[in-house]
Amino acid sequence: MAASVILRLQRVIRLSHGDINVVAAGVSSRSGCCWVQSSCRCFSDAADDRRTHFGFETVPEAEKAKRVYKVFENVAQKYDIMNDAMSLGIHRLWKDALLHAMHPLPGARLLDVAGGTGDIAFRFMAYIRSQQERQKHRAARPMQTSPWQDISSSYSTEDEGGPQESRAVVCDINKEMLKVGKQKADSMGISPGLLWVVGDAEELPFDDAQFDIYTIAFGIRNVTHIEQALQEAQRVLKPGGRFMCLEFSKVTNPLLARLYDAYSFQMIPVLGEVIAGDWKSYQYLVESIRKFPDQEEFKHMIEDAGFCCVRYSSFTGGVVALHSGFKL
Ligand SMILES: COc1cc(O)cc(C/C=C(\C)CC/C=C(\C)CC/C=C(\C)CC/C=C(\C)CC/C=C(\C)CC/C=C(\C)CC/C=C(\C)CC/C=C(\C)CC/C=C(\C)CCC=C(C)C)c1O
Ligand SMILES: C[S@@+](CC[C@H](N)C(=O)[O-])C[C@H]1O[C@@H](n2cnc3c(N)ncnc32)[C@H](O)[C@@H]1O
Repeated sequence: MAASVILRLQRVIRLSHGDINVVAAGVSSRSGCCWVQSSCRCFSDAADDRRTHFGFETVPEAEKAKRVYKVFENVAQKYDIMNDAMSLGIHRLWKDALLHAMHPLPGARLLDVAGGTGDIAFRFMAYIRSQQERQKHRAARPMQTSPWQDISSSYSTEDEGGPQESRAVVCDINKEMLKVGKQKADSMGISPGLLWVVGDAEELPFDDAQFDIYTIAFGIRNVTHIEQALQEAQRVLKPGGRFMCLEFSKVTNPLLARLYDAYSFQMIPVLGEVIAGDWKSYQYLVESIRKFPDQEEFKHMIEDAGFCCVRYSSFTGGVVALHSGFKL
């Protein structure tokens, strides 16, 4: 709540007074009032000054988003095949594990940010369909139902006007990635229920409290202001909604870490060059992984954004971690 108020305040001030920089803001726990501490530094100057990382390079903040855009514009057509090649298909298991942990029920609304070519949204819709099939099978066995099943089905919305509709919105800053995803969905005949939206994780084009689940898979590492993206996740989730993030993390076993480094730095850019004709984008991939916070640090960032019950599971020795939390 406080975080979302602060974000909105910052946005309003940025829009109406381009020359004020909010350096601190908060909400008083007693009065519920917002406070803002500002400095009169020019915004455009500040943006030029601030620097961040793009892989192992240091670049002005404003440049990072542009360079990330170019990376995914360049790799969009070869993105899916590269993932299978680089991970020997293992990325599919990580994504399946995300859906398994999510266990969405029919009617759930998903926002998949940095959704790219749609892998998470496709799995979400398939999972929902399998749940609906299961429900139908149960309903088709009236003789075998117990009294409590009869009672529960009398409360189900399916009896009141068709099955609850699940929707998945795939939101990504890069229209080339979305284009590939949409073409895939059309060719597989799974487009109904899917919406493709161009949007920035740091400033989502959605109203408050719209979604039951927010996912971001292998996306947050590329965002310039991760804290801002986390606050946007808070804002668009309904109270009780769930945040889930799949991202590269830290391999703790020193021997595995050495093998992992060797594979990452010696093989991934080579595969990038051979398959996608793009060494640099895949060098950025492995470098950006090294710059991303480890499991514990990222957990704290999610908590700082206001999520509760934050936890994580590491996969494949820590190559990847799944973090999740709830909006109260
Ligand atoms: C531009 O930005 C991007 C572009 C993209 O296409 C994708 C992303 C985002 C990423 C995803 C959506 C996920 C899918 C992509 C990946 C997993 C690629 C990233 C790869 C790494 C960070 C490297 C580590 C990958 C894994 C541990 C996954 C499992 C892969 C393997 C087991 C393959 C190993 C290959 C072989 C054994 C074949 C032979 C290889 C050689 C002769 C080279 C030398 C081999 C070694 C040194 C041994 C390999 C050992 C390991 C990989 C260590 C395993 C470590 C542990 C289990 C902890 C994007 O942002
Ligand atoms: C590695 S891909 C992940 C795609 C998909 N989630 C998956 O798991 O295969 C990263 C995606 O993040 C997107 N992205 C990067 N910065 C973004 C931002 N600020 N807002 C939204 N999407 C962003 C890129 O365009 C790209 O499609």
